[in-house]
Amino acid sequence: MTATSGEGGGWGGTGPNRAEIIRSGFSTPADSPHVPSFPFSYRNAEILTLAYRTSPDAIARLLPEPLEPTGDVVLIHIYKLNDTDWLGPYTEANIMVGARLPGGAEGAYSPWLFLSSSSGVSQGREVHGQPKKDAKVQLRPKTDAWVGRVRRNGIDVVTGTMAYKQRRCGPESLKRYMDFGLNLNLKVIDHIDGRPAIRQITARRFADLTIHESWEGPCTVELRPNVQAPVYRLPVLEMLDGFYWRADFTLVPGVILLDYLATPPAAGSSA
Ligand SMILES: CC(=O)CC(=O)O
Repeated sequence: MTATSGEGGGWGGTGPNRAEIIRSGFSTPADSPHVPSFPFSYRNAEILTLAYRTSPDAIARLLPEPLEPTGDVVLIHIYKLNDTDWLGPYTEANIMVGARLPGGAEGAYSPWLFLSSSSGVSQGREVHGQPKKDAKVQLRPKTDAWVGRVRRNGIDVVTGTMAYKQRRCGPESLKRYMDFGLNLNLKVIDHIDGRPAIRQITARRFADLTIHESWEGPCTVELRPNVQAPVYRLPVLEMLDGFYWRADFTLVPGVILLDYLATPPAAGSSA
């Protein structure tokens, strides 16, 4: 191929050669890759972050060994991503709970993410290892309130509200309930013959984060059961604050914190 994936696809007379195939960032279809390679940037992203308290047992039931919970708060980020390299405009929701590796990194673990972009779903699953599924996600001002929705299988699994721009806050307020900057995920990919290929805890951080505005206020969160989007498994015990913020950021390579297939099980582990 004369051009490589990541440069817009090639239309030359040959298929991809071995060197191109094993290069970092290669994706398929080779002449029109579905998944962007790093880095790719988001401009003018609008985010409604909803915080609520849940039961510690509910969090413990979702965390993969050996992650430990760091609190009882859930964050639901509902993103309206207005201008994204490669992916175009799309919407996304990331549900997070605080977690740490014993003696190691502390961040926010995502049991579910929902997106309107098939490239975004593929990139998240193939590269970050995020448990992404397709869904209809909306963030809109409705007169004097922000309304965020996650809809799957025709069911509004999350509905969140916050008053429209009543109280400004500084960017540090976004971390009031959890420092969610380091996103932890369980990456799971099998070989075609059924052997486990990848079993890892991964971590990533946004780069070049610029926050243009941030607002806070009480929020509401309503969850509806759906087996295909079971956010209801983190029940709302107390609604806390919401935040509306607008930012630019870039997705860059992350790190592998734990490789289950390369590391012998710790004493007391189930394996
Ligand atoms: C915009 C994103 O990249 C959202 C996320 O993965 O948290």
